[in-house]
Amino acid sequence: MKFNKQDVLKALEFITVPGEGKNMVESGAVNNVQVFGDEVIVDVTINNPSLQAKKKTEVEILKAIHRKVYEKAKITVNLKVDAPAQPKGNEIKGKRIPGIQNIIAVASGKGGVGKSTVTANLAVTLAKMGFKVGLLDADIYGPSMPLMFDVAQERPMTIQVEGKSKMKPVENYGVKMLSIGFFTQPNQAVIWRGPMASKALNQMIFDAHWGELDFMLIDLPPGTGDIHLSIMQALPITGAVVVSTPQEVALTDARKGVSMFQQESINVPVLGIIENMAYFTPAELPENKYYIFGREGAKHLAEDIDVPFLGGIPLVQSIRESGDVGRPAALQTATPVESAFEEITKNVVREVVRRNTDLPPTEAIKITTMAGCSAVKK
Ligand SMILES: Nc1ncnc2c1ncn2[C@@H]1O[C@H](COP(=O)(O)OP(=O)(O)OP(=O)(O)O)[C@@H](O)[C@H]1O
Repeated sequence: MKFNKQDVLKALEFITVPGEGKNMVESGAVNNVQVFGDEVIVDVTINNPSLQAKKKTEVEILKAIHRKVYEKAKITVNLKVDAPAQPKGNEIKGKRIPGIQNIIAVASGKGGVGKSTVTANLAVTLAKMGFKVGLLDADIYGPSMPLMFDVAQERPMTIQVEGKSKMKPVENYGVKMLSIGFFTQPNQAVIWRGPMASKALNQMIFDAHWGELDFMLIDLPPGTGDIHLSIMQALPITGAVVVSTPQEVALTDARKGVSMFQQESINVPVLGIIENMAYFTPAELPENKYYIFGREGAKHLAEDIDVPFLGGIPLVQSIRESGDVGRPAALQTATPVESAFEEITKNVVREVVRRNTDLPPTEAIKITTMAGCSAVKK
């Protein structure tokens, strides 16, 4: 079988580079291709230093050449990693909150994809697993946690801790909670809520008595705005989880959400992506799955940008109903919804453990240049 360098390059054009939307040849990742008879040598450089990314690249190159050029070609892949240098100079040590082991930010690019619902259910599932859990509702546009936890009428009390006045989080279903909703009026304009939110957030973080927590979950507002920066400046976030529905408009925004965390000047590890409203199954036809918002879009996005896929949650009437009556659906026992949330929660915990083993503690970010801001507005 006769083939040449051009045939190999054409085959490599079918491989996309995660996160760049370009193919491997176009992006300049392929440095050199040499062909000697049925032997092919490919020199390639990638940015991602993880073992998974290296393996994936190698396998994709072998597959592409075997499928599109010659199935018996003997291929050698010489892989070089050119990881971007770690940001320096614009980070400070985060003010660790004593007693809080892990802080997980839950974000979504687009609004209404079920970020708060997923956060509430993650929190109660973690509590059911025996973890000590706190929940900070930072969604200034629509703080929904007080309703979802049936504590809308309550207000945090002030207690004395070691001679200082501290706010005591409200507690239900084994989850300690503070919400921006406790401090703002529902009909108050968002423009006023912004500055109040930053102040209130600081108080909810540092002037509250959270006690010992294994996990603090933060329900962020949708999008990639100033409030996200305020939180990342104030807290050493362990990692971020991004929630998306499988539909194209939500995925585009989820991609922006992930890249906000991965910006050099922000650098918060992304623990993974959760696909909400993944499919609908009518109770009377339990074997049928209808992919109303598209099929596995968030899963494919996770693969494309090389972040873990944490699992899918179906579109289920009881999830909406339980949210509305203030009792998260994952509290039901022996239901498919409970199992789906258990699966996802286990994956989140696994990724937190992996992250804590592989990486140094995240430092809170001090934005000393506008780099962070332009990053967010991209
Ligand atoms: N898997 C699901 N099945 C059925 N209903 C759901 C599901 N997930 C979320 N919902 C419903 O969709 C609506 C929006 O959800 P939610 O408020 O959690 O979204 P959000 O992304 O937090 O929105 P926001 O833009 O306010 O941050 C709610 O009525 C919620 O009950």
